[in-house]
Amino acid sequence: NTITSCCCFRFPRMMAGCKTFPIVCLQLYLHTRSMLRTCTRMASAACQHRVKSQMYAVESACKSPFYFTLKDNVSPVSSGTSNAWPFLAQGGYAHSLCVTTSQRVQAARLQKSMGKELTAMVPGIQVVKLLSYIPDNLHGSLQRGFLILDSQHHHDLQNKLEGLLRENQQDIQLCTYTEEEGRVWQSRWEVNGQVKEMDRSEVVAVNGPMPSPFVEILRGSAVYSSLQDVLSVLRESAKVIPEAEKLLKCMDLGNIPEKGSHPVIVIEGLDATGKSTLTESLKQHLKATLLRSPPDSISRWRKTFDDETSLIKRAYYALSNYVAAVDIAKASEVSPVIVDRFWHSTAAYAIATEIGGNIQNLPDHHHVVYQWPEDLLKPDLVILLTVSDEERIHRIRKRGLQETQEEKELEANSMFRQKVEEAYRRMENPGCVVIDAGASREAVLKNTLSIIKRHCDI
Ligand SMILES: Nc1ncnc2c1ncn2[C@@H]1O[C@H](COP(=O)(O)OP(=O)(O)OP(=O)(O)O)[C@@H](O)[C@H]1O
Ligand SMILES: Nc1ccn([C@H]2C[C@H](O)[C@@H](COP(=O)(O)O)O2)c(=O)n1
Repeated sequence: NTITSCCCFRFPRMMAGCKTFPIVCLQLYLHTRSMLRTCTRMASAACQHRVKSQMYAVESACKSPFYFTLKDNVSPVSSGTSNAWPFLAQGGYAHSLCVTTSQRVQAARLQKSMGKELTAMVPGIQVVKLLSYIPDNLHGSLQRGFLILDSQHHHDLQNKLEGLLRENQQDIQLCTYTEEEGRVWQSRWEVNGQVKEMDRSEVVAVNGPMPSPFVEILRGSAVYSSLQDVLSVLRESAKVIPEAEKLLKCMDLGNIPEKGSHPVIVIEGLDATGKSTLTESLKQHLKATLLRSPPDSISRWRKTFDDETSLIKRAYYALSNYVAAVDIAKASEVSPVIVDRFWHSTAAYAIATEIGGNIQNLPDHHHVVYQWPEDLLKPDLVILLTVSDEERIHRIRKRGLQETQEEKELEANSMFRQKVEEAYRRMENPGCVVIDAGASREAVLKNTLSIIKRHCDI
């Protein structure tokens, strides 16, 4: 407050007529913002220490997550709690369903199939992602699941959820939330012959931590930081997915491939930004080898992994970069190499898919998920192609997709696309050189060639 009021009242008076006033103000504003962020983090950390037991984080479509805990867990002195429960505002019920099994591949697959089943269970309900965890031991205690919002209180929903609990009683936990005179109660159900209410606790909304648990769990569940992490997930998956076994056999687990003397240039961007067009032209102009990730040798299993849960799907794409790196290393001994998508695609799409809501929920700049894995061949230059949404729509239409279906897709995914592009821009070491690819093919090529000449020995 002191800093803000200083900025608002004292500075204008002191600096009136001074030419550097806007710059001073901007610096002060940025400094204030960073201090406020630090304060919020400290306050959140303090809040976390007060809540020692089960916490729940609910993903929100546009804002940061909503957090709640059992009232008994919150010390009487703690501030930041509230009975306000946005989901039960118009009456109705809410339910939470969490996967309790600790085996990560099995848990991830069960969560995916439950998500599908819940969404189709009763028309009109809303299903949002939920995490249940103990703040002091996030990774050890994490359970993923859903909050099911039933504002119209459908009679058959509770029965269907109980059916789901009966079928998966060892692997899931079901709770129901109701509001009575301004207080919200959680009932926990268990199968004991019949489905019975085991206990009932009051729940309260609390402040959440910064960064959110959705950000904290990205690494290891969707963004991988080493080949070993990827292999470990694929080996576990091989027990239930035969293609994972075949994929593992394609990976040469020898030494990390070393880049040759010629430059390696990666072209990245959202779909229809012109990557294929540009990479083909660069291939001709630079007499380069053109490669892509996933490479042809493993692309036949792509569909299988695309249909899998994030943990497994992203492991496939992460591995595809390590497989492509072997070809890139060899090719760069004889010519420049152009790569159509590589690690930045894998990380940016994974982050944007896993983080709900808007861009503000993305991990902060310099977060570990934006760093290049140490054991993956590093390109000399990464170029990110960007075009406006209108131009992208135009190009996709011209490419021949169904207009209405495509338009719907595009509208629904506007936030997602913004998040992918912002995640690309935050990648580090190497970061992306951004090119406006809205210009003509010739202009984009010319611009790219001049950037390549500036960055690479060509
Ligand atoms: N600079 C440009 N100006 C106008 N049209 C372009 C330009 N570059 C590419 N296009 C056209 O836009 C469409 C998409 O281009 P392209 O297939 O190269 O994109 P992409 O990024 O490789 O897409 P995807 O990732 O979906 O494979 C194609 O029809 C292509 O001919
Ligand atoms: N190295 C790569 C390449 C692709 N992906 C993922 C990211 C998107 O989900 C999808 C886009 O591919 P396209 O439709 O352009 O063929 O594939 C990745 O994660 N890593």
